[in-house]
Amino acid sequence: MISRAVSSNPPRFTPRVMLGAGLFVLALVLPLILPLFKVTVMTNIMIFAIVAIGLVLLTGVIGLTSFGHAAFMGVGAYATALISTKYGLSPWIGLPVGLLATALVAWTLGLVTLRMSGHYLPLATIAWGMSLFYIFGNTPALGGFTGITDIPPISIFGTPLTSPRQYAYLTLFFLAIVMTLTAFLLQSRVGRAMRALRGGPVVAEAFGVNNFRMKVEVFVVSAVFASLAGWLYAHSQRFVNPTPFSVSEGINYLFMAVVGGINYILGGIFGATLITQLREWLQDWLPKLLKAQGNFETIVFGILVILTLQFARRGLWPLIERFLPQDRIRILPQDSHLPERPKPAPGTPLLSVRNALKQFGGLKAVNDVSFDLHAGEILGLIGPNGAGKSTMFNLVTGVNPATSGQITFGGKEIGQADAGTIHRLGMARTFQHVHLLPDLTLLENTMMGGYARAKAGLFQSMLHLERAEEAALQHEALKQLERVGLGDQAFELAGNLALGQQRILEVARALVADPTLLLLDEPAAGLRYGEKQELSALLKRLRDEGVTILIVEHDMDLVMNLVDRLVVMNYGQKLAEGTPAEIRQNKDVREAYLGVDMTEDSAVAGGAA
Ligand SMILES: Nc1ncnc2c1ncn2[C@@H]1O[C@H](COP(=O)(O)OP(=O)(O)OP(=O)(O)O)[C@@H](O)[C@H]1O
Repeated sequence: MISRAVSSNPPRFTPRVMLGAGLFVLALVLPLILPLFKVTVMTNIMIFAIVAIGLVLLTGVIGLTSFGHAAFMGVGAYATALISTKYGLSPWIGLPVGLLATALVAWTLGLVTLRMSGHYLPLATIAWGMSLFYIFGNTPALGGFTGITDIPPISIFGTPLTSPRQYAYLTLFFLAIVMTLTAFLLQSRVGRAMRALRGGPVVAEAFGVNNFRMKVEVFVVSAVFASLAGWLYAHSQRFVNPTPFSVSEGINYLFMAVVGGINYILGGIFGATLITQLREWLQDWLPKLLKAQGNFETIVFGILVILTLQFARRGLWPLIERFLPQDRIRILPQDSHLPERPKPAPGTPLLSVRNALKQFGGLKAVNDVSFDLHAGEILGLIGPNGAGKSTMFNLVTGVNPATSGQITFGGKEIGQADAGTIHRLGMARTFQHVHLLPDLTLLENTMMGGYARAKAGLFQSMLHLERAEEAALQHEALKQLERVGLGDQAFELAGNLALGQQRILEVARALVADPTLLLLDEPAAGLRYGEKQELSALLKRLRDEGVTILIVEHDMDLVMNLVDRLVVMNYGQKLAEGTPAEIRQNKDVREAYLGVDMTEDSAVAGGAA
């Protein structure tokens, strides 16, 4: 992954930084020493790598597949070709015009297609790729399928870059910019949210991420990268026609990113190098070997992709990456603090559920349920399997809207509000099935909880202008990790933790949101006895610190020893409500929990499960 581990105050010149610097110096030297033909190949590789890095962001990081990015490259290429030939303007005017035109096209297409999920989006990308290809080919002003010729070279300070060696440096300059912007983005609050998005829409939204908006923004950025590549391509070739911007070329860029390593910036570059170089060799050697003419390299590419997906699912770069020394996280000096939420006084009504109903077709999963929760208390929601607890949890957290009834939180009606809005009002949650980013450190995972407390957007993040906020997030996350007892593992990867610690990490992540209400969805599910003890100790500590909690849990022992009050559900309805002592004595509850030990010193793991 693009992720890092592992030290709080690493030296500035880490082995990885030195390696990066070495590669950069090599890239600076190569255009001087390679033969001209090879320099042109190198330039092409760098241009293709810019497109592939855009796909790393779009496909690798947020999980949206696009076959149509060559078409965005075409928009950039045709825009500058038109402006510099027809209107005689400088390519430096063609660049912003092309980028802007592409952003506009991508934004419009994104608004229409990015709500689609599953296979609809990839199909839509093929459709727009084909449409743009035929628009290029059938527009007389763009020269039809013959294209536009005599595109002028790019000039810098009046010097036209006509030599391939000069052009290689210009391309390297832009590739370095794209790499830097992408790396900054991925290390930011927005980058973490992008990765959370890949884990499913529920998780990102639970922390206040506007999933759709984020998808559109990343889509536009990746399209703009492709457009920049198109600008470089047009002025390097000095002519454009529709062929390099077809869907099959779009698939080729996806090949590069997938084979190289779809989650890695360097994977994009590696893939672009490998595929381009391989194509050169295969085009030379295959006709000689097979003693026939044809596009045999396409068949070899097909086989290569299948083999890569079979044996190196994450692409080839991770196989190399394994041997590289890990990057390290730098803890930034803290100048400011995140804004804090005013907390309601203990006993203030916080959450009120009135006659909540949730119907799935004919099934009333939650049927006319009412209860209240006050600031400072811990309320347990229990019930046998299928009682409707998760559905109730989903109504309160905004995962599902209520069919009818009223749910108010902090005096605001939230029965129809989305999860992000409810989170911003002060609710933070954990998940029944742990949702962490295993390739990121505990620190980075915990920082995700503060997404809604910070403001920096995509562009600020790409330019690294969010450092003050990022520092405040880091320090808040470290504080909450200490609070839950994971402080000394802050720089470990979350994927290395046992389940019990992962659940505790989710609690820390939720606490970073500075919630007025913490919701725990079956936090003890799947934990071993010792892990449950640890979790129970933590929750008791939080209770003593005055944290307001709503907990859905099966484990009777944990619940009975933790909560102030209980709401018991059965068959979608509220069966009983009261203190643990009252609930233990309740005849209806005892019947519903037939066979479960509800005595005070019970240590039932899995309770009614
Ligand atoms: N999206 C859905 N569509 C249709 N039926 C659903 C849906 N979600 C839940 N149900 C049904 O609603 C009822 C209550 O389910 P729910 O998951 O809320 O119960 P639960 O008390 O959380 O159970 P468990 O303890 O097993 O998690 C069940 O009969 C379930 O099958």
